[in-house]
This record gives sequence, structure tokens and C-alpha cells, in this order.
Amino acid sequence: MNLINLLMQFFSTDKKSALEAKNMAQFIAFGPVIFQVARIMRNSGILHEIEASGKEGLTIEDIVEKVQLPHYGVRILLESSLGIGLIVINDNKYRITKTGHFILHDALTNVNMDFIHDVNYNGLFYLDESIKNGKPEGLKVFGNWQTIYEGLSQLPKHVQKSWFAFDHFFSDTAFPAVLPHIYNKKNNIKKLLDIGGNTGKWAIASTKYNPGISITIMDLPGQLNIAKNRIEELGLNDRVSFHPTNILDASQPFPKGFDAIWMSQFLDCFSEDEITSIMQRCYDAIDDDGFVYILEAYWDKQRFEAAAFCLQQTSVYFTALANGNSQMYHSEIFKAAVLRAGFEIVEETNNIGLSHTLWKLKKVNK
Ligand SMILES: C[S@@+](CC[C@H](N)C(=O)[O-])C[C@H]1O[C@@H](n2cnc3c(N)ncnc32)[C@H](O)[C@@H]1O
Repeated sequence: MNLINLLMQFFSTDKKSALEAKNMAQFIAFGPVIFQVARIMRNSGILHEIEASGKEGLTIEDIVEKVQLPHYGVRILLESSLGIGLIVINDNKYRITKTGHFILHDALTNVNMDFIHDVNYNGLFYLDESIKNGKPEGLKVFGNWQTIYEGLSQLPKHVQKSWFAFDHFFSDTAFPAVLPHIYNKKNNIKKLLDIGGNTGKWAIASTKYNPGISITIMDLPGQLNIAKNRIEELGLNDRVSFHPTNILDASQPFPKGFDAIWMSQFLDCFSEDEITSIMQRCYDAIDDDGFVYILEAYWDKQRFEAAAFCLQQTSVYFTALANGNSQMYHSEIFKAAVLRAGFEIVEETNNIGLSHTLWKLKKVNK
């Protein structure tokens, strides 16, 4: 049985006993409480102090003294954390559990937790309206934009920080692994169009990796201003140029003359029809021997249940906050939207970085 079939088994059987299922249902019912307590246990230093005490453990009085918070509040957090499974108690002393360890130290957990709290938490209150209207109704907690991308450069600094940390966490692990797939002798790419290039991470990685490459980043003006500053600081102005545009305006043609088009974690920001429209414009922009590369994470292509879970839950951010009509896709739904524009997949590479799949596409011969 291959890995993908193995993953789908997680979603095709109900494995829990009745007791486990009832416990899980309580975790869901108290979900926001569990989330906030775990976050405060991490941020207040309580979890850290308990971990640092090792086998010895700490009493509540020890903890109150170390973190300088009221006794009542610390008691509430500790008792809740026992139920959550972050800590255990023996002889009136608290010690950390494995789950507590991951809340403190696991990079994926921390990036997800900050993203959910800073970017999503308040806006998720409007999920039911977002589902009904197909609009990101939760975005109003930050401002009056059609999509979060229009407002990204104006979000409060701590919100931006968590958004970028989340976005970059996934691309940072994928980019080094994927560079040799793109810039090899066979492809011979000299000019690349990076659509949705954001703050210029891929452009910078590409120019460092391959001295013969020049890149044009296409994105919304707000993001390109951030990218421009970075590129200038690094002295890469002669290698990287910018094409500000709102890609949702289908009347705007794409620039031409590129050997390949690159889209990383980009098309998931759009509905199926919008993906097809963007791919149609890619089709018009490249020559018949040109390529389009798509780097995406699909929940059905993951090796681990937790990875699929993260992607399935991230979709809800797109619904309530980002744009109301896109998601982290199942690969078959995404593939249909892409191929409708007249492309075929000529190479597929899975398990890149944490969770990505790379597709190399070319125009279908007519
Ligand atoms: C999730 S980020 C991906 C960034 C980067 N490619 C990466 O792999 O980390 C999506 C990018 O798409 C851009 N984007 C979203 N909607 C857009 C639109 N309507 N027009 C142009 N760019 C858009 C955003 O500004 C953002 O930079």
C-alpha cells in the first residue's frame, strides 16, 4: 500500500471507542478554552518553569513565585492544563508531559499557534457568515478589504509577523530542496516570472543559487514594496524586477518573454474558476516550449495524519479571513482547475520540504 492510500485510511475509518469519541467531543466543545490556556501556559513562562524543574517538579507556590502571577490565576491554568494533558501532578508537584514539551518547543506547533491566535482567532467568530456568503467576513476585525492580501502590508505588526512566519515556515523548508529541480541544465531557465512572489524569498534564493538567472516578481503593490526594499538592501536590483498587479483583474495580461513561470503557495489563494483564469493567462504568456512550475501542499498527498490535519484546518483561514473562496486543496480538485486551461503535468515530485508537491506543466500539444 502506498503512502497516500495509507493516509486516506485515516479518513475512511472511525477508529475511536465510544469513550475516546466522547472525550474528543469535549476537546472540541472546549476547543477555544484549551487553545487559550495552552498558549498562556507557553507565553507566561509557567510551562517553561515546570519543564526546567525536571524530575524534581514544582509546587503551585514555587510557580507563583517564579512567574509573578496571582495565585488564583495560576491555579486555574494549572488545573485546566492537567485536563488538557500539558502537565501531570504527583505529591503536589507539577511536571511537564510530552504534549507540554511540543507546545513549548515544536516549531510547527508554535507557528500554527501564533497564526491561529494573531491572524484568525477573532475573525473565526464570523465563519458561519463566511460559509453562507462565500466572503471572508472575519476580515472586518482588521479592516475593510475584499481579501487579506490587499491589507497584508497594513495589518498590525504582530499580526503581520505571525502571518509571514506561518507562510515562510513552509516555503523555507521547501525552497532549498526545490531549487535544483528548477535550475538544472535540462531546463536552462534564464528568465523566470515569479507570480505571487511576496517578499522576494524565492527571487533571492534563486539569484543566490544561479548567477545566470533574472527574475520578475508579480504581486500586489503593497507586497512588492516590501520585496523592493529587501532586493535593494541585497544589491540585487539588476537581477530582480517587479510587476505590480491585481491578478483578479482578468483584463490585465501577463508580461511575456519568460522561459518559465513559477507559482509557490500562490494558487491556493484562489477559487477553482480563478485558478483556471490565472492558468489561461499563463498559457498566453509563455511560448509553446515554456514551463509552468507549481509548488503546493495538498492534504491528500501528506505522509502524516498531522500534516493533513494542519492543511485541512488551514483551509478555514481562507474561508473566514483570507478571501472566502479558496483553500488548501485536495490535489484532484486543484489538478482539474489547472488542466482546464490547456496544460498537462509532465513531472510530479512529492514530499518536498515539510509537505509540498512540485508539478512541472507544459502546454498540451494541439
Ligand atoms: C501565500 S503567499 C505565497 C508567497 C510565496 N510565493 C511563498 O511561496 O512563500 C501568496 C502571495 O500571493 C499574493 N496575492 C494574493 N492575491 C493576489 C492578487 N489578487 N494579485 C496579486 N498577488 C496576489 C499575495 O500578496 C502573497 O504574496
